Amino acid sequence: MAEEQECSHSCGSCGVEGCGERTAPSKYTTNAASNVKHVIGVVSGKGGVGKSLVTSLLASELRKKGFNVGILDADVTGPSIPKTFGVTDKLHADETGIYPALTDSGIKVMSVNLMLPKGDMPVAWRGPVVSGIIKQFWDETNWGDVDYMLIDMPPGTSDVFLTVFQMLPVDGIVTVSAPQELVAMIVGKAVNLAHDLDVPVVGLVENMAYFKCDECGKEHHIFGEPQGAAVAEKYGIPAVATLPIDPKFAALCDEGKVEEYDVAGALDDIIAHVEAAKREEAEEKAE
Ligand SMILES: Nc1ncnc2c1ncn2[C@@H]1O[C@H](COP(=O)(O)OP(=O)(O)OP(=O)(O)O)[C@@H](O)[C@H]1O
Repeated sequence: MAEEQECSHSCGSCGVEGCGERTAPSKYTTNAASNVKHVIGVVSGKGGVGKSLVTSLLASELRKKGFNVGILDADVTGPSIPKTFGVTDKLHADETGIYPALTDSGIKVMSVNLMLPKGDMPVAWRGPVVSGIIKQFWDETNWGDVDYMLIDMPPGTSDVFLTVFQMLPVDGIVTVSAPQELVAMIVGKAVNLAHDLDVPVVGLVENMAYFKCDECGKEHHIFGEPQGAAVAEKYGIPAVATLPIDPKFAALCDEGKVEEYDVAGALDDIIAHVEAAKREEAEEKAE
């Protein structure tokens, strides 16, 4: 047991002889009221690059296409999803499980912030407690039918990252970066860890890639030249998207109206890859 707890299950970087022959812990399962078809983790190596914004925008775009969408806010100590969607209702439960909150367009949301008496209450919990919360969000929630479950990960590659990727059936990753070299390097760490954990990276979103001037219409690269395409090529990521620095993002997130933002097709390529992966998975299961 002790050995099992100490193991990172990141076999590519472990180096302990014979370790990989040990049995990995079995994944958490959802309850009888839930049918979750495809799970995407949204990750960033570094905080504040717009991971929660990208989770919210991807969820909104998938919902606009008519899918049932859920968001599991695994950023337990820094949850921001309820605020970006303006969801304030407290959670309730019955014998079938805890019901997720619903956004205006019907996206299902589970987040620690929906359980706290006040939104500004700090959450300073140790890793095992946080992992327990994520388990509860997964297997004690009445998710109903969900075509796409997006998991908003905490930044970095902490033990929560390992819990999610080892214990939940994550089908793919969308990674978020901003155009600084350091961030690109940190994205590389997250991507390599994902490869070690055998989860494909389906897309890279380069956020804050440029600012379009209202007056001259020119695109300015405030944080340096975009590197998304180069980073994606280096790590074999099939789809890349760029999002501008847009004060409207911050304003709509603050107002809880992120669903109203029109990404003007910027995420279409990534969404097409996510949909294709889900189709392939369904075909494999049917065989
Ligand atoms: N492209 C953008 N243009 C303008 N503001 C943005 C953009 N992307 C993110 N922001 C703003 O930056 C702040 C941080 O974004 P967000 O919470 O999505 O980052 P994060 O990576 O999830 O952060 P954390 O690591 O704390 O979870 C938010 O206020 C958001 O509205």
